[in-house]
Amino acid sequence: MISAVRFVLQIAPRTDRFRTAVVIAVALLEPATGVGLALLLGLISEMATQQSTGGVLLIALCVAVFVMLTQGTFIAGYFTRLRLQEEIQNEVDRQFIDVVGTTPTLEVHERSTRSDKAALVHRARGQIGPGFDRLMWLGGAALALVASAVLMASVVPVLAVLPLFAVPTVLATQAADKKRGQAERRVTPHTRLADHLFSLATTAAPGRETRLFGLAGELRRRHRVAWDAGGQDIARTDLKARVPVALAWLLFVLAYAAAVVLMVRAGLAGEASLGLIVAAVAVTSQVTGQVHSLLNLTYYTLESLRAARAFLDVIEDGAAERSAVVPPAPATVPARLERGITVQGLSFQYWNRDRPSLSDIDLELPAGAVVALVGENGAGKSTLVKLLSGLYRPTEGRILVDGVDHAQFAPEEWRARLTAAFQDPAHIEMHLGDAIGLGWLEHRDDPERIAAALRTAGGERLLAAAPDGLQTRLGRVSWDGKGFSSGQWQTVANARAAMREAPLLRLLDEPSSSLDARAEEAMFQQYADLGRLEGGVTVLVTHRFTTARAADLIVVLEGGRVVEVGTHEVLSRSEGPYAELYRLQARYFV
Ligand SMILES: Nc1ncnc2c1ncn2[C@@H]1O[C@H](COP(=O)(O)OP(=O)(O)OP(=O)(O)O)[C@@H](O)[C@H]1O
Repeated sequence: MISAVRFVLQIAPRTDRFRTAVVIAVALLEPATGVGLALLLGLISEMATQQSTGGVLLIALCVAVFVMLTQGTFIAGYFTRLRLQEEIQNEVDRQFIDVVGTTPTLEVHERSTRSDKAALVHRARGQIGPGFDRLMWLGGAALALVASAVLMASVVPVLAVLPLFAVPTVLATQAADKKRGQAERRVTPHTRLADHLFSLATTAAPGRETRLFGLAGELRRRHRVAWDAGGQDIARTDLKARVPVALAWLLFVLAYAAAVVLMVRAGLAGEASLGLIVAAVAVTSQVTGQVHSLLNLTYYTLESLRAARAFLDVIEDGAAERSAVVPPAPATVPARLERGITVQGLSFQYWNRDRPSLSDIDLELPAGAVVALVGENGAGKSTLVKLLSGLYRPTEGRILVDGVDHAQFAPEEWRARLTAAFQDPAHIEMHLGDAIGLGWLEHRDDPERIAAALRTAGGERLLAAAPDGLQTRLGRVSWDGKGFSSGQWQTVANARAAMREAPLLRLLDEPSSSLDARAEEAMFQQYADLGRLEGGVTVLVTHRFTTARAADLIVVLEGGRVVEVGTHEVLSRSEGPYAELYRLQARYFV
């Protein structure tokens, strides 16, 4: 937690010094109002007993000014506080984008020990923004309680210890919250499932199927089961943890009652001036309120600190991954592929699986070659594509680029020299030109390059139908842009993948699954010609053997292993799985 407190304290002044100063001033002043008023009340009583009308009027004026000042500061500071919270929240969001968006591999999304933390931050990150404000108000509330105790102690010295009786309540609340935090982490798999079900039921993409199959009720039921499974654990933990909180409160209430009795006794015995006794009694009446807000603020501050802790965990995991993946002295990525890419003894096992998804893969992918990866669903094609791009770290084996292990490259350098298109591409809701140009950031504003990329992807008709050409707004989720079919989104993604000139590796993982066979073949031909011309390796994953047939090399995967490698001519005559599957498809399509 100490690191979370440090983070919260540091991020505010780094984000906005001026507003931070205002928030500190307001947070310390406002809780002091009660004590200040009690003191002024005491002074008025003193003046009244001395029958000083002028004195009473002067103090009354001071009360008015004091109230105006403290309330004015509070009201004026209110929007400053909100603004600072928003600024911090935005800063945290940007840092989160930096961290999650730049981790070299996909583990932050897919490895549950990490994705659970990231999911927690997703859900709770709104708590980090107000963290600084809450911490300052907690400090202000603690100071107000101490000031009250000092005032009471000036009448009955032993009352100086009254705030100490609030300590167990704070500690018990803290312990209860810690247990709640642990329970929340424990039930993350349930909450993650509940979140998924919620998205399924309420977001656009699954909307068709959820309606057609009438799934709302079923999703709601499952959502409830998932929430209850987690919620019951949290409720049980809460119940147990709140018993010490109740006992601590009981102790405080008893001490408080004793304090009131002692104060009244001191007053009756004439042991202090009337003014002091009035001030002390006035402040005594505020003490329970002060302890209450101390506890409330402790609760909310801890919530912020827990979210900050989860955020720091994600950052630390990202840094640990970086230091494990990024070599201290990276090798230079070749400007041009001379020999090709060699896969040696490559195996990969997903973190939550008990068997490898790829085993002992050995492959030679020569420079300039077009390689088709084929195989049944789940054979391991996409996994191999992700390993080639460096999105996963091999469990065993290595991938050599002209003889250099690609783990020796800085991940960004390697990525900068490859390009990829996937079956389920990101729907980047921007202007058409931007959504394509992002495929090569350095040339994102080059309309000729973008137009050429669109041509390679067979997107001429798409461009002609776009009402504002490359300036057409795409998508309907983030703005009221043009709605696209999945085939059109795929064409945009394929054009994005055609932006980069002479990549060393072109990865096309079923980028044409929404296109018809003829369009797929035409598109594939374009990429293949480019690949052969520019000299990189082109890897195409496809289920259409008519497309695969035109590749220079066909790799057949089965159960995570390579079972056949060769040209169409050789494999189609070999009576192996390729020939069998090819004949099966040819019967219908050729
Ligand atoms: N993120 C993941 N976590 C755990 N297992 C996974 C993950 N992704 C894939 N797998 C498993 O790894 C194996 C290979 O999957 P992969 O997606 O590579 O197959 P594929 O050949 O591309 O299949 P398809 O033709 O259906 O796209 C499958 O058994 C799959 O269940």
